[in-house]
Amino acid sequence: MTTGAAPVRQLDATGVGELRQVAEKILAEFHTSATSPELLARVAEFAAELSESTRHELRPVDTDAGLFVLRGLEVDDTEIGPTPSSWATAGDSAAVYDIVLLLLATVMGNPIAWEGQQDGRFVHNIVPAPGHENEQTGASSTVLLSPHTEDAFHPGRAHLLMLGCMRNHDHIATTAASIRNVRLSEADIALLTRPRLPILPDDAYTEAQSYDGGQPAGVPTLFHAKDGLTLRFDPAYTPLDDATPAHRAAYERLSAELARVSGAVSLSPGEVLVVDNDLVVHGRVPFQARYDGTDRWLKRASVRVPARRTRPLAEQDEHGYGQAAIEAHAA
Ligand SMILES: O=C(O)CCC(=O)C(=O)O
Ligand SMILES: [Fe+2]
Repeated sequence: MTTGAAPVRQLDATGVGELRQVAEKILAEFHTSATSPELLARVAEFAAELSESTRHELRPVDTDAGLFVLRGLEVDDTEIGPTPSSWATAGDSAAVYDIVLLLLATVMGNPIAWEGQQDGRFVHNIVPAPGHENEQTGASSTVLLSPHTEDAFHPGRAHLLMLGCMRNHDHIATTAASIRNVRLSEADIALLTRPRLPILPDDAYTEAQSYDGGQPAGVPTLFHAKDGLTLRFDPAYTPLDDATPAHRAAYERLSAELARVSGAVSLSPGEVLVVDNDLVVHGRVPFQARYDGTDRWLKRASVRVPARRTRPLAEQDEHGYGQAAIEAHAA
């Protein structure tokens, strides 16, 4: 695993100032970052007026690394208050950054929320939570959060994932590995582009896990998009025991390659990691939670990019385990 190789994009002083100012204005009007159609309309209105230089820094991911770190936002460690003890108690903690993230997400595409996750909020709080240490979700800590595509089980999943750092005293790294850096044989690629294995809903979606829609359909792990391979990968929720030995071996070689090319990004307060969810799988290293109000704290937004052609058309027929992604802005 390598460190520090992520491409960096720097917001200028104008960009930082306007984002902060606009977010505070929206918060003053609505007194919460919980989204209503009115708040989302205001976000869209202001996002459209952000400066050309801010928009330029928010252009699509444009390297094989499949990600970038946006720098410049300021986060005052005292002002944001203590790290919430779980997403469920986070409420409007550091709400101004929920709005900043929504503005950034709206420039990059269309933010999405899930009814079944974090009360349908568009910006999630990622904090370690007591009792969840060993899960494969963002609330875990002592285990390695294995590399995964975000919301891999669902055809409405994000094209882009944004992780904004509020606090990270122990420099705990997010991991990221791009399919564009992987070396695989043609035979392995051919096997993994076949729709053989389903991806089941993860532990953040308890309702979807009890969905009874019959046998879940197999989906391809790899896909040949116009500009190269894309992937849909979540081994923790893929029933690999059902695969043929040859298929399983190819999947394991892909896992090993992703581990080989994986990088670590330790975010500092104010930095926003933007990950292309079709090119890159992300995870997190294990750590010891503090549970004293000073824990690592990220804010997460998921974004769809209209008319992107990075996935098989057959995804349109998937049931998505009864879950629906709610888009912030009308198409
Ligand atoms: O904690 C992290 O760095 C990443 C967690 C994660 O997988 C996510 O928020 O989707
Ligand atoms: Fe994730």
